[in-house]
Amino acid sequence: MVSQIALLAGDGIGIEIMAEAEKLLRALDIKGLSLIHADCGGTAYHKHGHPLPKATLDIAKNSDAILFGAVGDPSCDNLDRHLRPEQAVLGLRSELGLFANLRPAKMMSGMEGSSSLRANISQNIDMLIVRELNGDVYFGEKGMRQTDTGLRQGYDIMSYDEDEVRRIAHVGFKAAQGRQGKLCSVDKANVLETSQLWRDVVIEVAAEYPDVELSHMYVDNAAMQMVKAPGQFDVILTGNLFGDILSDLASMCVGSIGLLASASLSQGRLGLYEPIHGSAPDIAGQQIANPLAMILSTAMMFRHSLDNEEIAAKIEQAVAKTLADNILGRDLGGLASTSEIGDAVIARL
Ligand SMILES: NC(=O)C1=CN([C@@H]2O[C@H](COP(=O)(O)OP(=O)(O)OC[C@H]3O[C@@H](n4cnc5c(N)ncnc54)[C@H](O)[C@@H]3O)[C@@H](O)[C@H]2O)C=CC1
Ligand SMILES: CC(C)CC(=O)C(=O)O
Ligand SMILES: [Mg+2]
Repeated sequence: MVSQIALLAGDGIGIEIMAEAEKLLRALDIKGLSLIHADCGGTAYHKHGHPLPKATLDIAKNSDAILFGAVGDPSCDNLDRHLRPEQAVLGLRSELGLFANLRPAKMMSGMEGSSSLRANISQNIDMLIVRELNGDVYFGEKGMRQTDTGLRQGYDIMSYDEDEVRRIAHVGFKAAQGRQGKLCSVDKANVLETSQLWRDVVIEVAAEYPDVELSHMYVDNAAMQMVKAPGQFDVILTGNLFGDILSDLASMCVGSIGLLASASLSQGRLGLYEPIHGSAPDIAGQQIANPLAMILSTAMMFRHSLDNEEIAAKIEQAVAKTLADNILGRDLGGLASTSEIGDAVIARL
């Protein structure tokens, strides 16, 4: 059987880290894997006038999985919102129904010193953030208007319906069943109606998972607890906005944003796999980006879309050995370049 993988490098360091993922896929030399490149983000806007051209969307739809680098280009920051690079990833998430975003954050052995937290606090971190990805303020009605008194006013509507909450809650509870059996639902139900519905529906769904221990936490407290005692978390279930923010926070608890991978899953087999970080314009083009989040996202692709746990584990072990051998990028206090890190992983497969 042939599996088609779409490679969407995007912008900035997306291009450099995707080169390492592609090198790894070619080194693995797996039969029946075909790779196809497509433009997206600012790169696609400059070439084709749109951040997510129809040709790219068609390639994504016709693939078994999508590897995605990152999008974002400061030269596009003043374009109309629908033409900005970020619309590429938002468009793929909504067009492909990628509603479940899994963002694991685990302390790798020997990396405690790289965490922004003291080693005794960071040593036991092993959490999975399950973030809803198709709703919330990101996809609600938004715009700019004028108030009655003539002031400019921006607005973004936050909303979830109960079906949206229910389907992501099931993903969270099932994930907890396969881990330590604990799920913490993070919301802001003390202030937001959207969150009250979220909490009510999560409690309803919990009745189907009596083996999972459910707790609830307000998002402000969750941010504090993640720094104070991150080892308490197993699965964190949360909405699009809170999950976006908390996952960047979680990344520094385990050492670097350059280490955090993600899977964005639909109801079927198709998934999009990307690091949680962006295009990092401040370091783009210098070969100093850490490609490990991209490489670990590739491992997640083998696990979730290609049903190949063996290759997923092989990649993850090679990454762990690379780190254990002290081959570190600048984000982790080392000097290895992007391609040296990619080569080191391949050498340890
Ligand atoms: N999924 C996506 O494509 C995302 C795109 N973005 C976009 O990326 C652009 C830049 O956004 P920022 O807020 O600066 O976030 P960012 O994640 O691109 O960068 C934040 C900081 O982390 C560093 N960093 C990120 N990835 C790294 C890596 N692999 N190795 C070493 N250091 C790394 C950067 O150098 C920067 O100092 C914006 O246009 C933003 O909209 C942001 C997040 C996600
Ligand atoms: C659209 C992206 C820029 C949102 C984001 O930061 C993320 O998904 O991590
Ligand atoms: Mg983000």
